[in-house]
Amino acid sequence: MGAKDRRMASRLAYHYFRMGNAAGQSEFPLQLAIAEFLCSEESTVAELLLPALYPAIHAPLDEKVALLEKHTPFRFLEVFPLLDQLSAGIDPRRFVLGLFEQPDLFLRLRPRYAANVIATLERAGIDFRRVGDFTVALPNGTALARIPGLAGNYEVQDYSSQQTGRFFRASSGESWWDACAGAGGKSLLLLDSYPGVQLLVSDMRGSILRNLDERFQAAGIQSYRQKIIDFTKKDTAAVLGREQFDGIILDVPCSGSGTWGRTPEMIAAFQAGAIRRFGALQRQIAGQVVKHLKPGKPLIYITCSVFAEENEGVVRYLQDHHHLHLEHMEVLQGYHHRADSMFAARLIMKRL
Ligand SMILES: C[S@@+](CC[C@H](N)C(=O)[O-])C[C@H]1O[C@@H](n2cnc3c(N)ncnc32)[C@H](O)[C@@H]1O
Repeated sequence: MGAKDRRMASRLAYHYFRMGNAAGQSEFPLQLAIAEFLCSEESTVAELLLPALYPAIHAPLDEKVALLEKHTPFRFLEVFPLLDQLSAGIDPRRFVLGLFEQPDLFLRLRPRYAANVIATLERAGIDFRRVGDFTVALPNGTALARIPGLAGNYEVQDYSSQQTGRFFRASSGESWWDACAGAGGKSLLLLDSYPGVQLLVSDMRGSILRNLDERFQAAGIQSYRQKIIDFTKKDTAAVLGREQFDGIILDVPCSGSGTWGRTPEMIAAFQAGAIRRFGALQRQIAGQVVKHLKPGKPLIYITCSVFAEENEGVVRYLQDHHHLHLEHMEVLQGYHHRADSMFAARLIMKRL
């Protein structure tokens, strides 16, 4: 295929998956036409197979959904499985409508370079939207690497992920642990806001920690400690002894259901039993980590899931079994910002 064909095939596949389980009983070409009508503003497939509806392809999503429900086998409530398992703060209708659009690409600008990034994007004629002092949104596929003068001035980080930084509230000189650090997105957010923090990063995967090292190097961060820890294999005391931290970030492995707007193939493929398995893993990891939290200090629990069992369920477990009290928890509703949806909670270790 040529580049244009590949783009078309990719677009059809993405739109098809965005429909999740809805219209699963129809013939495949009709499913594609429904998906195209729903997710785009121009489509030869929809024009051919849904000629009566096609004039409404520019209508708001709510109207397109109503038309499809009236005239085709498409059923809105069948798009997303497990609507009954959503966290309390998720608006089910807005959330499902959000799945029909690809979220934007978000940048977090390093505070001291923000003005340079904005000026460079403007000079390069890039179409972008400012979402906050240090956040910009761009259409997906914007080729940032080709623009000179930007490297090291920003991080690619989803809007909701950036919002989790509001929960940190660290102080200079404190010692913090990012216990599921991955490639370091939350660690970089922490250190950009609180450069005086002493940081330990850990993850079960050495390979992802090498990515973290590269990102830290590009950001000019040299002073941090790193360990490989798998919370299902070892008691953390074997690696950390009795070390206690002033703050712990715990961005746990999860279903990723808040990010399915970017990976819509997951909508129909996801198995309900996985929620229970993730919940059990999250409780196990959290139970190990909090042994290293000083009394009066915060655990920042984060997921990119929209399921209650992975969110409020784990918070309740920590309150009931591990002497933590809940200061604040919030579902970060990405669908208001063309972003992912996430969950964050700030829990404080009780003083004995
Ligand atoms: C949501 S990702 C972390 C993303 C990262 N905090 C960021 O902002 O870029 C979860 C991480 O948990 C790690 N993980 C999964 N199971 C684990 C386990 N049993 N012990 C330790 N880390 C684990 C994964 O390797 C993954 O990097």
